[in-house]
Order: sequence, then structure tokens, then C-alpha cells
Amino acid sequence: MKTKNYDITIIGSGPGGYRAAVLATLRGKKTAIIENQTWGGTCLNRGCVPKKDWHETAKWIEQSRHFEKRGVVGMALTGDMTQAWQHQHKVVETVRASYVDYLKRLGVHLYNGTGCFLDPRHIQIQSAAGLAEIHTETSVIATGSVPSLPQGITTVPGKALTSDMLYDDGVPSGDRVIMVGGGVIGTEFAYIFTQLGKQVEWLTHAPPLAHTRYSPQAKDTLKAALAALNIHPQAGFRIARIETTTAGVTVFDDLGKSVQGDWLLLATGRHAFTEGLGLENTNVTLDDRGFVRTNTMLETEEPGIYAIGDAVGPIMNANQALSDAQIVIHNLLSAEKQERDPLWVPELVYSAVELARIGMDDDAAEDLGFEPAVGFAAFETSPRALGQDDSVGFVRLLADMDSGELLGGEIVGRDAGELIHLLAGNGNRDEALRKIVETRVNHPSRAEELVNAAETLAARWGLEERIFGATD
Ligand SMILES: Cc1cc2nc3c(=O)[nH]c(=O)nc-3n(C[C@H](O)[C@H](O)[C@H](O)COP(=O)(O)OP(=O)(O)OC[C@H]3O[C@@H](n4cnc5c(N)ncnc54)[C@H](O)[C@@H]3O)c2cc1C
Ligand SMILES: NC(=O)c1ccc[n+]([C@@H]2O[C@H](COP(=O)([O-])OP(=O)(O)OC[C@H]3O[C@@H](n4cnc5c(N)ncnc54)[C@H](O)[C@@H]3O)[C@@H](O)[C@H]2O)c1
Repeated sequence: MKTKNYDITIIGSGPGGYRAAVLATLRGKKTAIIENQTWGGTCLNRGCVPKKDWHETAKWIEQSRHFEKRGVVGMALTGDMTQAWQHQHKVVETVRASYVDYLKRLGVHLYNGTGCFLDPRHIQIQSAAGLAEIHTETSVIATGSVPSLPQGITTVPGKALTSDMLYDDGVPSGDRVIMVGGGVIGTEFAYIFTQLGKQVEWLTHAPPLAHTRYSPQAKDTLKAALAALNIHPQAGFRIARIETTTAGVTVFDDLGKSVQGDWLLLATGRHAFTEGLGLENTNVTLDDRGFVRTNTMLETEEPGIYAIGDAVGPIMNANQALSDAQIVIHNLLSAEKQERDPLWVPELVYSAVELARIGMDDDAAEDLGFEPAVGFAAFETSPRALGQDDSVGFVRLLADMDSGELLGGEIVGRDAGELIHLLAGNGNRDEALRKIVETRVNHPSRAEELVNAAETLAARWGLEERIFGATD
């Protein structure tokens, strides 16, 4: 068997692996990427991309309730989840084909198969075609994550599924869906499924998003938006056991309560996936939660092997995986090293309202000795939001009371996922609020509320000079 040589080999083609492969090749490195499922990883095939496709459809259905008063008459829109599945599937296939095409055009060597370290510089690739072996100077572990199930619970195709199974296998028959989990997936899917025509029994242990850094005001806004659509989480339910029959599924908690439905979606977390990677043939180690142990520059304990994205955790989103890929490729090619700073990577939730946040929350700012000044602007009087019949939400900025440095920000409402980029620039955060108030805006737009929030903050907390500049 002839061994091929690479400068950089990436295992896993999710957003982390794909981005690392693109950046390494654009910067002149001979690069290989290995994938044992569908190209594009969780995010493209079973996560962000199909989920956002569905979220868009859900929003249309929700907004169609305003159509008549807007002068759009003669339509009664309802959701069809099976057709919605077909739609996301086409989008995903199109994106996947373009990803693979781009990688090939760049000259990345693509391997379909499972990568396994034989030693720190040799990787075996096992595929239907047989075994191959490559030599590589450096490698990036980008193997992502898989769903976690509570103890004693197993999946049953068509009856008790994870989000991976839902996107891989299609929508089971039956409209009565039980959803377990009050994390990000539960919070997003409870909304999406309901708009797509399902009757959802949403069982959560803690209140939705309890373990996230969104402000109480953001969580309250979300709760009210969900309640307005008659979506109510049933908190205090810890799933202990399930029974499935051809007719459906019954879910039991540890106090003996039971709920029946046609099928069940288990959204009870995810964990890093490193099985079969041959880490025992390297010095790479895992922490006690199963994440690959790295330093802040994403170097593992084995020189020359890096790890990124969900495999490193603990924050598991595509934005973090993309940011990690940039850091690793930069550090591989530059003497000046960059460090991971998860705080300044945007986090999003796409539910009955969009929630976006970046930077510190109030508690973290105070713990670090800052005195947070808050700037607030609501969308309820935004001409753009009112014209869209979608004026729920706000912009909330946090700055240091002495210096005016931007400490963090939160945007709740339509397009929050786009607007958050105005706070995510890598520039000097001392100057961030001044840059916002100096931005030449499009009117009417939602972005204007960021300017309003920054101006409010300046005026309320005596930071006019820092934020508007000195007056003569
Ligand atoms: C339902 C859902 C919705 C989501 N929505 C969002 C969202 O809106 N925004 C957001 O930012 N994040 C979202 N996420 C999270 C996001 O999908 C993940 O954080 C992201 O995909 C992680 O990227 P990654 O590159 O680390 O790994 P992954 O995308 O998980 O990719 C890892 C790849 O490695 C492959 N692999 C594993 N082991 C091997 C091996 N030994 N050899 C070869 N290949 C291997 C796997 O098959 C997989 O394709 C969502 C997740 C889910 C489940
Ligand atoms: N927009 C995004 O960025 C996005 C979207 C979806 C998923 N993701 C990521 O994917 C990962 C998986 O999402 P998730 O929502 O499954 O995980 P999560 O960790 O956000 O939430 C898991 C939920 O399951 C609950 N749970 C666990 N065991 C339970 C039990 N026995 N009974 C009842 N409830 C139980 C927990 O209380 C928690 O609410 C997360 O890291 C998430 O951040 C990100």
C-alpha cells in the first residue's frame, strides 16, 4: 500500500473540519479531509441548516395569521412537516454538493471513510473500498458530537428518535409528538413542530434554557412568545422509561407520571464523538466529560494534533467550530498565536423569537469587577419591526461604566442572528460603542435599534464623551 503525505489532515467534515480544510488549502498547505458519513457533518445534514430551513417555514406560517389585516386575503396556511422535511432535504443536498465541489476545486484530497490514528503521524482510513494509510505532519480532530440519551432510554426507529434520526430517516407518522428536553433543541423544535402542524407535549426537567447565559428578560420574552402560540413547557419531568407499541409511545418520569403520543423526540443533550479514532495510539486525552483536552490554542497533549468544535466543547455550536478552525489554521501557519475566546463567539436560539448573545452577561461582568452600564432599545416602536408585524424583542448592550468598553450584548427578535454580527467584530471593544453610534444606517431598519441602545447607554450613564467623542 502506497502511503500519501499531507501537511494537514482533518478528521470530520462538519463546519469545523470543512472550514479548516478550506483555510489550510487557501494558504498553500497540502490538505486531506476524512468523513465517514455525509459530507458537511451535523450542522449541514442534521443541525443548523435544515433547522433554519424549518424555522423559516414556521415563521411564515405564524406570520400568515397577520395576512388578512395586511391585505393578503384568501389563504389559510397550515403546516405539513413531511413536505417541510423534503424541502430541507433539497436545500441540504444542494449545499452539500457545493461544499464537496468547492473542496475538490481547491485541491483538498477527500477521503470517504473512518479515520483512525495508527500513531501521531499516521492515519488509517477504513472504507467500503478497503484500507488506506496516510502520513501527515499535523492533524485536526473535528469529529463533532452525537446525541446523549438518559440512562435506560434507547431509541426506537419511527417511535423514539433523536434529531439526528429525524433528519436522516424522515418524519414518522402521527401528529401527537412528545418532546423531551428544555435545552436549545427542545426550545427550537417545540416552536417549529407546533407551527408545522404537530401537537407537542413538551416535557422539560428544568425551565427552558435554564442553563444558558441569556438574561431573565430574554427568557421571559421567549416564554411569552411561546405562550402566545399556546406552547407551554411542562417543567419538572425527568424521563426515566419509555414503552413503544405499533400505536405509539408512552413516556414515564421517575415519579410515575406518564404521557402518551404518536412518537417521541429526545433532545437530551449531545456529547463529543471520539470512538474508533485510535486516540490510544497518541497522547491525546479526554476530560471527564469526554471532550478532547486542549489548551487555549486548541493543541492537544500530542504535539502536532489539534482539536476543534463539538469534540472540544463545552459550548457546542457551529459558530464555535468555525471560530476554532480559524484559530487552529492561523496558529499552524503563524508565529504569533491566537487563543480561543468562546465568550466572543455569537450564540443563537431560533424559536418563537430569535435570541442572540455575545460577550459577558451581567453576572460575569460583575464577577470580573466591572460595573455594567446597560443600554436598551425595544423593537416595539421600530418602524421596520412594526411594518413587519413583528415588534417583539429588544437590543440590550452592556458596557463598563468607567471606560465605555463593550462587555456584552443581547438581541432578541427577528433577524437577531444577523444583527449580532454588528457586535461580533474582532476589533477594539473599547471603541465598539463609538463605532456603532457612528455607523451610517439604513432607515427604517432593525439595526437602528443598536444605535439607539448605544446612545441610550451613553446618555444614561454619563459616557457621552467616550461614546460620542469630546465636545469643544
Ligand atoms: C438539531 C440541531 C440544530 C442545530 N442548530 C444550530 C444552529 O442553528 N446554529 C449553530 O451554531 N449550531 C447549531 N447546532 C450545533 C452544530 O450543528 C454543531 O455545533 C456543529 O455541527 C459542530 O461542528 P463540528 O465541525 O465540530 O462537528 P460535526 O458537525 O458534528 O461534524 C463532525 C463530522 O465528523 C465525522 N466523523 C466523526 N468521527 C469520524 C472519523 N473517525 N472518521 C471520519 N469522520 C468522522 C462525523 O461523521 C461528522 O460528519 C445544531 C445542532 C443540532 C443537533
Ligand atoms: N442554535 C444553536 O446554536 C443550537 C441549536 C441546537 C442545538 N445546539 C447544540 O446542540 C447540543 C444539543 O442540544 P440539546 O438541546 O439536546 O442539549 P442541551 O444540553 O442544550 O439540553 C439538554 C436538555 O435535556 C434535559 N434533560 C437531560 N436529561 C433529561 C431527562 N432524563 N429528562 C428530562 N430532561 C432531560 C436537560 O435538562 C436539558 O434541558 C447543545 O450543545 C446545543 O447547544 C445548538
